[in-house]
Order: sequence, then structure tokens, then C-alpha cells
Amino acid sequence: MHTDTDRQVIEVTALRRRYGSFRSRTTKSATTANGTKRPIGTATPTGFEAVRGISFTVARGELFALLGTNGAGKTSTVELLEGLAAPSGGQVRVLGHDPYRDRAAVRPRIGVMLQEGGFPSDLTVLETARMWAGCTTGARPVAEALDMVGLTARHQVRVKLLSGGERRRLDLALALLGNPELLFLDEPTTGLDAEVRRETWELVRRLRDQGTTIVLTTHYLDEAEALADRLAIMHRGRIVASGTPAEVTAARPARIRFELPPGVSPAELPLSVPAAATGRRVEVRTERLQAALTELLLWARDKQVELVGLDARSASLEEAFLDIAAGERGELAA
Ligand SMILES: Nc1ncnc2c1ncn2[C@@H]1O[C@H](COP(=O)(O)OP(=O)(O)OP(=O)(O)O)[C@@H](O)[C@H]1O
Repeated sequence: MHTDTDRQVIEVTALRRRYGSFRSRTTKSATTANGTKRPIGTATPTGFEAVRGISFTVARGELFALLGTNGAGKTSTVELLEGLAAPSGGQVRVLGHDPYRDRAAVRPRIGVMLQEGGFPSDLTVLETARMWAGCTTGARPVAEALDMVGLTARHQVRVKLLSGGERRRLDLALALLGNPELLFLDEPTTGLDAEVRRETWELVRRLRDQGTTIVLTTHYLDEAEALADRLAIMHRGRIVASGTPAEVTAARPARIRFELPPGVSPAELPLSVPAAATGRRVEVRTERLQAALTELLLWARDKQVELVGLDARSASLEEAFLDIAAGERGELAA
């Protein structure tokens, strides 16, 4: 029987991370019964709190994306999950352990794809993978890891001669060497062209389908929309929206755009929802996309006008994100 700890690979509760130290609010001190001095007053936190009490879980086999504005606290959070630092408050459990205190138990079970591998660029792909395998507990065969990322044919090429996409794939192969149950991908497709990005997405999906739990941090919202089972958007150290991509966008209005037909003024439009016009370009924001679109199309047919450039779409994750970044409109409590 599976316990909750088996199911939840990551459990984060009221997690905080502060950079800097604590200082006493007073310089006065009192003498204690045994003659030693102790400061009077409460400790006051100084420094900067980058993670401000966030909670979330990641279930086994799930692909969870952490998104955020610049400086939102994504890296600070992921470092706590990887056990690279201790939290200043709250709790984090990874694979049932405290990843900082029980690092020896957690480390062999996780894989981390770094943004800059930092390997000697004169080594070949195979030499690099062998070197890394030598530092990895229970490494899978090097050939298997290279095959998984499609680098078999390039195994004798020096790293410095690889393309950007091939380097990212090598970074991923190294992260996969330990056969991780939990994989951290930090900006895995930054700097890659559209085709290589799509190939990387396919690879990430395959890993997820094979049962690997994946935590993805990315600046690309289309990437999160395409890959994530669930996601959290961070802003100033807090989670301001979370859920499936569909849940996160559901609360946002859909959009209809078209050119105002010649001889028609904005006031003549039939819409029961307000439309904003910039020159001849009209934009309608509505929570009832189908009804608004039907109303508009019936009106255009009756009036025998063409709606040039007609474009109707549900809210995208990108719009939800931009709304949050612009002013925390619709912000959910952390
Ligand atoms: N060592 C540090 N000391 C003090 N402040 C820090 C330190 N590291 C990060 N910060 C601050 O903490 C905040 C969160 O940084 P973090 O790198 O976690 O954000 P991020 O969401 O990963 O950002 P980005 O997307 O820009 O990489 C930022 O304001 C950053 O300046």
C-alpha cells in the first residue's frame, strides 16, 4: 500500500529563506543568576527574505513548473529543495527526508540539470560523461544516458564544438546518469532554437511518462503551458497563483480582436461587454467568449460586414502571468 509520503515526492510547508542575519534590537544586557550577561530584547531579522512562507506539494510522476518574475525567489526555493541551504522557517521534505540534514540520503535519488555545466571543454562528450559517472552513485551506463538524449553519434566530439542545443542535452544526460527519481531542470531550453526546444520538450515528456518526477523552472510560459501538469507562479517570494495550467488561466478573461469595418463606429458594435479601440483595431475582453463571439458574428452577418483579422482566444498562461507581474490583479493569497 502506498503511503502519502510515497505519493508526495516534495512537501513544502510555510517555507522561508532569508539572506543575511539576525541582530538584537537592543545593546542593553542583563546579568543572569550564574553571573553571565545576556542581551535584553527580541532578535530582529535583518537582510532580505527571498522566500516568504510558501506551501506546495509535488506528487510522484508529476511535472511541476515553478514560474516567476525576475527575482521572485525560484532559485532560492529550488536550492532549498536540493538541500543546498537550510530554510530560515517552515519545512521541506523531499522523498520523505529533510534534504539539507539528510542530504546523503536524498542526493543519490535526485538529478540536477545545471544551467552551466562548467566542464572542461577540451574533453569529448564521452569523456565528460564518464568523468561524471565516476562521481555518481549507482550510475546507469554512460552509453544509455547519451542515447536517451540523442548524443550517441556525437560521443567523440569535444564539448567546445557542440552546438548550444547539444550542450544542454549533455547537461541533461549528466543529470540522468544517476537514474534519478526526481529531476530538477533549471531553464532547460534557454538559448535553444525552436526546433531543438521542441525536441527537448519531447525528451522531458518521455522522462515524465517513464515515471520521473520533474521540477522545472523556466522563463518560457509556453514551455510551462506545454509541459506542466501543475505549476506555481511566484512573485516577490510568495506563490500568487497555482494549479493546472487550465486552472491558472480559467480565472482570466478571454480576448476577441478584429478590425472595425469601414463606416462603422465603435458605438455601433453589438457587444454587451465593453470594447477598447485603438485606431480601427478593436479588443474585447470577456468571461463569456462563446456568447460574445456569437453576438458579434450574427451582427456581422446581418450587417454584411467582414471582420478583418478576427482572432478569438481563451486567456493564455502568458496573459495570466503578465497580469500578475503588472499589478498582482487577481492575486491569490499565499
Ligand atoms: N545570496 C544572496 N544574498 C542576498 N540576496 C539574494 C541572494 N541571492 C538572491 N538574493 C535575492 O533574493 C531574491 C530572489 O532571488 P532568486 O535568485 O531566488 O530569484 P529568481 O526567481 O530565481 O530570479 P531570476 O528568474 O531572475 O533568476 C532576489 O531579490 C535576489 O536579489
